[in-house]
Amino acid sequence: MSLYYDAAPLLLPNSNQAGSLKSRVFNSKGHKSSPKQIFALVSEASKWSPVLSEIIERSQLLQLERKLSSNIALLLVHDLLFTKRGVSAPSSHPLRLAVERHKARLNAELTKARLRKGFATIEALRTQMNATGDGEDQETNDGVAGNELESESGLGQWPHPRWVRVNTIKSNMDEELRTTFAGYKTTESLEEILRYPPSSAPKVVHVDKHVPNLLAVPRATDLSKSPAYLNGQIILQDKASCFPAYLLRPDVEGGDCLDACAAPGNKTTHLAAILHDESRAASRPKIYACERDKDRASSLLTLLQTAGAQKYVVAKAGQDFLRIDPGKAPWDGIGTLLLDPSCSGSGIIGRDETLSVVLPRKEASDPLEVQSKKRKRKPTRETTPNVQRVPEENSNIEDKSSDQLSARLAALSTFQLKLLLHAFHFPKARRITYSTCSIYAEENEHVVMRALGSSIAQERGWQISRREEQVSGMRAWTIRGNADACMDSANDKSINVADVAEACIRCEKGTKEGTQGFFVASFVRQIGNLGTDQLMDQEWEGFSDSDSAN
Ligand SMILES: C[S@@+](CC[C@H](N)C(=O)[O-])C[C@H]1O[C@@H](n2cnc3c(N)ncnc32)[C@H](O)[C@@H]1O
Repeated sequence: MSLYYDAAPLLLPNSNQAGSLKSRVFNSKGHKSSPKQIFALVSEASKWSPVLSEIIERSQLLQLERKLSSNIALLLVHDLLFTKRGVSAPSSHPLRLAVERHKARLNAELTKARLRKGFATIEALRTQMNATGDGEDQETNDGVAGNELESESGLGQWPHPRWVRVNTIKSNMDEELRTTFAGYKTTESLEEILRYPPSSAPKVVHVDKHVPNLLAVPRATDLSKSPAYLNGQIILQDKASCFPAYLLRPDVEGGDCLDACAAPGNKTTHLAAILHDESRAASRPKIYACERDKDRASSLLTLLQTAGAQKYVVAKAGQDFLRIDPGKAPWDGIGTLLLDPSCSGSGIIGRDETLSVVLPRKEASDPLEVQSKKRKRKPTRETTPNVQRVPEENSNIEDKSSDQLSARLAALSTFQLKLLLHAFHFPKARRITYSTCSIYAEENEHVVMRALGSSIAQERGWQISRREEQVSGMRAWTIRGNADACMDSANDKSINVADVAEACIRCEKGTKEGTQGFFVASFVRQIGNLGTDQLMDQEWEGFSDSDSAN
């Protein structure tokens, strides 16, 4: 039982203030269990905490077993449901018995939670929860640097490299390998980079195989004082975050480009670099970069300046994308749009360092569904959250109860869909990418499916850009969208769900791909079919209810 007593305090709110999970576990002298076991259990239980909390709340476990605290219950139920060995405590331990007597009910709630989320199998749900492989294809710590960790449930976690995008407006790959990375050994294997312990920064560099002008070095490599970083020749940008601009392919003939939600501007500067590489001619399309938040827009302006991208980009500080009239100049000339709206940020790697946990509440989540014969409690629910409220940027979505999380995801996806449907209105637009750094299907596949089924998509001929139509590096990327999640939100029979899932691109955090959790999909249309003039004559009249409800 000591494993659970060691792990439980690490799940409590504010425990992050004492440093990252890794440092708290591995630097503490007071634990009885092995740090590796504690770390694995806390990481896994926190990853699954939105689902586990839902299960615990709906089963009324905390009302029925008063001795259980919410953090201990989360850990015990995790092991009971998700590990082969079950709860690691003597079989007569009262807390072990307290969860085991509800095993059937907890399993039934797990099945219900899975079905509510639209997953046919627990494996599909596991993918959604950003599991990192089944452990069989990962080596154990034997004989290697020992910085990947496996839990008893067979899930593991790979460390994250430092990704570096060479900014081709100011430099190129050969020049950077010759100067900034002089003396570095080039390795074909990204895994070699990942295997170095977090504290060691040997001079090794890996050139990425998917995104041009991208390389990886060990995490501990400090480039922040290097001349190349200070001059904007290199930009520290996660691999996944480079996918949208690369996938969008802004081109010289394709009209102007609009980055709808631009700050702090990593993707805007990437778009500028791609257009810079495309043509050095004077007649280069413009990039418009909108940022609603004026404070965040100032970081956009700084990055544009540092990266030398200001000559390509017209920054619109304080511009709300939704207030743009697509039919009016200069917006009527937009041919490609990059849409990277506010999201839950649940895929961001730093969130692991400061643990995000959803703890179950003592009150039952839905008293009508939980018909306990032993104790019937009066509903103690607060009023339903206002799901229409547009979410704030950067708030930590996972510091919420499971119901709050669902409500927040619903609000986010409504907002994200609204932005995407607005993008569909631009009369000359031919390509759009939609991306989030979220792991949740609600913000990803569900938004894509609802957008494809919308009336504006059908009127304007918007379709998903199929895998075989994508740029080579994105075609080659093997982690694709979740077909169950696409099926879950399919309301238009004419859409081929399998094609859409295959077209969507996902990145998982903690895998040996070395990325953060991320999602991107691209949409295309042939505007010749309908005729640009005809489209431009159609005035945009704002959103109808059916647009956003679709
Ligand atoms: C995920 S961040 C974008 C990150 C950026 N694409 C990058 O790669 O650096 C989302 C941004 O969208 C902005 N935003 C949210 N709603 C917006 C809107 N309606 N119009 C314009 N910007 C918006 C937020 O203020 C935030 O800065």
